[in-house]
Amino acid sequence: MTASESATEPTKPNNTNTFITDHRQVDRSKLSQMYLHYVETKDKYLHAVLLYRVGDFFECYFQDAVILAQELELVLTSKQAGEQGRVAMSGVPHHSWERYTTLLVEKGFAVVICDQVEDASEAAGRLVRREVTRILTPGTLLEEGMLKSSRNNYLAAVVIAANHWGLAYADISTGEFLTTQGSDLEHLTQELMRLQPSEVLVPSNAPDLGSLLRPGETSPHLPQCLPPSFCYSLRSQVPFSQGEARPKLLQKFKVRSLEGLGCDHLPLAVRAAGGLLEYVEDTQKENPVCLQRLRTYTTTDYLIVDHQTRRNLEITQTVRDGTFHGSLLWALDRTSTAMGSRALRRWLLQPLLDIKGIRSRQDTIQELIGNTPLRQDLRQLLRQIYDLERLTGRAGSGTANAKDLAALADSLSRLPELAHLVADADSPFLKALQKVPPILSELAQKLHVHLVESPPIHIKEGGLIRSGINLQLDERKATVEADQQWIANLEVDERAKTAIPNLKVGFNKTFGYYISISRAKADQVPSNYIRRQTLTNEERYITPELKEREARILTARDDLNRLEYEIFTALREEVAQQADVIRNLSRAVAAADVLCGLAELGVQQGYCRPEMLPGRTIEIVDGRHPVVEQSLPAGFFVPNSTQLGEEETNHRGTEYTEKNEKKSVCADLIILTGPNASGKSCYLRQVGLIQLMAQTGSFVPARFAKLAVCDRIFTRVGAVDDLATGQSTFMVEMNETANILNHATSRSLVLLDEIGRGTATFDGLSIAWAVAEYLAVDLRARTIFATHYHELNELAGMLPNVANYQVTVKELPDRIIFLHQVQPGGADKSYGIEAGRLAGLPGVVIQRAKQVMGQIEKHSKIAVGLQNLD
Ligand SMILES: Nc1ncnc2c1ncn2[C@@H]1O[C@H](COP(=O)(O)OP(=O)(O)OP(=O)(O)O)[C@@H](O)[C@H]1O
Repeated sequence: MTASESATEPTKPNNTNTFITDHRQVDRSKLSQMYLHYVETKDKYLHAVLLYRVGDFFECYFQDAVILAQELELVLTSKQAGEQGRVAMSGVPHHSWERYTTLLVEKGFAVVICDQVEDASEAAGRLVRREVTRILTPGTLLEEGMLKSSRNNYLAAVVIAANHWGLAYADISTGEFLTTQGSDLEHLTQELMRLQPSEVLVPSNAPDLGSLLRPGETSPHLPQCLPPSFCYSLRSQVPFSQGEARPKLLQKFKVRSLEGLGCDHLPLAVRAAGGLLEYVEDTQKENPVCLQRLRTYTTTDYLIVDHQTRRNLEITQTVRDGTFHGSLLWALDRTSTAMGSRALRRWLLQPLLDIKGIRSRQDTIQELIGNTPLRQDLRQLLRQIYDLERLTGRAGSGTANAKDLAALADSLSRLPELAHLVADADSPFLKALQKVPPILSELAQKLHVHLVESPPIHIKEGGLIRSGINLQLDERKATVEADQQWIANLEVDERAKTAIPNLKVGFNKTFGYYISISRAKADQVPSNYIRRQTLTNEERYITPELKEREARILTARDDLNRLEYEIFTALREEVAQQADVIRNLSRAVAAADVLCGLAELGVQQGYCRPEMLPGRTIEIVDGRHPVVEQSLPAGFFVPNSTQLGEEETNHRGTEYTEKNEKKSVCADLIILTGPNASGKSCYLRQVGLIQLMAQTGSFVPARFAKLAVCDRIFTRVGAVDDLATGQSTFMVEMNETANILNHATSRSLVLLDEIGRGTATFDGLSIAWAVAEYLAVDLRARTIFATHYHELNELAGMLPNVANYQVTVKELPDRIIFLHQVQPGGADKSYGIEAGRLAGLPGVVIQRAKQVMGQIEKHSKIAVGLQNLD
């Protein structure tokens, strides 16, 4: 930094008329050297906020200064930029850049860090060398303070060609990197909704490439199937082309063909992954990108839970206020590590179809439930393991500090203990922990031997490495210590020599070491003292010998710090080289943690192991809602059973016409009636959640459960107006219903909570009837249909695979008591008027309502036959 660079005189704040706020308007020939470099850098990053290091600050100029000041509520001031005059300026202290950058990124800005890459002293009067060292965007964060420990931070890339699509995603903080391809754009939308990426890359031929569209911002260059709730980066098409993407992946993963990565035959998946990789490399600049080997997956390998269902079943957040508290994840998470917590979230959002996979998770839970000491010891030990995935990520990308490596070493040294603990275990996920590659123990040992007990955060200021590690380092330390001791003794010696009792030796950044004497004693100062500074009460001196020592100390300390830094970065590099080994084991630790947490939960809450089967059976005895149960005092939740879906044998054709066969056939469709607030919605969701938990591998809240694996779970629950897309309540409801009827199969589970209430009663009832009939007869999807249309109970008399259930209440003369018990049979009343009375509707209105109801009941007798079967 030169003297002119640091001239920061605040002018009238917020008066943007007095200074320039657009870097494109300046006459560049009139700019001083540093500002010229700034605007040239800014030209390359028009769509990001450029933070430019000047001494102890990161400064922003022109339009970025205005953004910084506005968004972070900082003072907008100005600075002289050569002959050009004053330009807008705002800045933040360099040591707090992470905090301010986090806020900007959270608000949807990309931030470019242009740092000083040499010391001001090295520049010796010329302009300090500065380079862009990092580009931070919502999807490319690594810093601990910018990430949420319990969830992944995904960067996604999509490539769309007609109706086909490729999707790649990565969490660069954990190294996870996956790609897939599909042929229905609806599935792409669903995958993005599952992943909730922080940023999505879209190749485009838009003129403003590089721009970051913040959530809700639209662009004609954004394909319509992409949900508006994400941040999108419009990128050049080039890195997403087959010609660029394929070699990029081959080179990155050092393979000759993409066959080993599983995506050789998936050109769109390859293009998305290649484009994503290029972006990550571009944004990380000098930091190497530490991604795991690319994995290819297929969306059809997992239970399909669309966004609507995920929302309705409140898997990761509640519908009412979007909070984590009250969600399924909240109720199930008993993990001990951040890695486990993230893995549980991923598992719940992507349940399995493969029975073998489900059973091996169940086996592990079962073993841990059966062995309490093992479970407790495991949980205890897991709590001592830090976020190995992210620590390794930071080591790999060269951003880890010494504290990170110390935490990593501590965690690595727990792994052999973990292996010892599970040495006799039989279940697959515990066996995976039994072998720790010796290289990891050696690495932990090395880190412990090299790093001091509790190292500082800064890695360039020494104090990181223990003595006895490096001869050169020890020699320099000894020199510095001897000289420091000499200075420490100086005070005592000089006091004795001069007989000035209050003589002190001090240090400041400007003058270095000095001898301070009160002014009253100035006449007693020896002749070899050279005066340097006069203050009100004291005089400050130096001596040639003191300066000589000081020069030696400073040089030796610089050397010392540099040497320590070199040893540290070599250690970090060693960790980076083992990144894959560490991460493989971290994944196993995370999975074991999830299962150990689920075992603990199973014990606490009395869950059972569901028997998982092929076919269509859903049999739950005394099932409970996993979240509501935990929100009520123990024993208050009323368990309810469910029996749905029969094997596919002998169930077509004649049964429908032979009325006496009805009783022997297990229902595919349950019509569920009951008064308001009796527990219909709760029951419906309980069945969906139990099925989803079972396919995640978890035990379930029930006394007994036998569950066939579902291909999809659909829900349709009381809609609200979708103002964003201008759809009415009824249209949202119809769209959702249409989606279900068009996609459900006999292996799906469909949960309908009211249909047809958003329109005229008879229209609504007619639609509800037709939908129920279609589900039971044409699709034979296992369905629970909660409704206040009691007329639908008549379907059970016509179709053998339809059954009526009701949630019961006890009627007392003056009130009703909710029993929350689901029993066979249809409810004959809704008690809606009773609910109105309880809510305080005026007595006359209640009276009149009863009269009107009596009239309607007398006149509207419904008589419907079955479509093809009457
Ligand atoms: N099995 C149960 N045991 C104990 N409490 C329950 C049970 N089921 C539901 N509840 C309680 O009853 C409340 C109302 O339940 P729910 O919302 O499911 O009623 P509903 O029948 O769907 O009402 P509406 O028809 O008005 O939508 C829930 O908030 C819950 O606290």
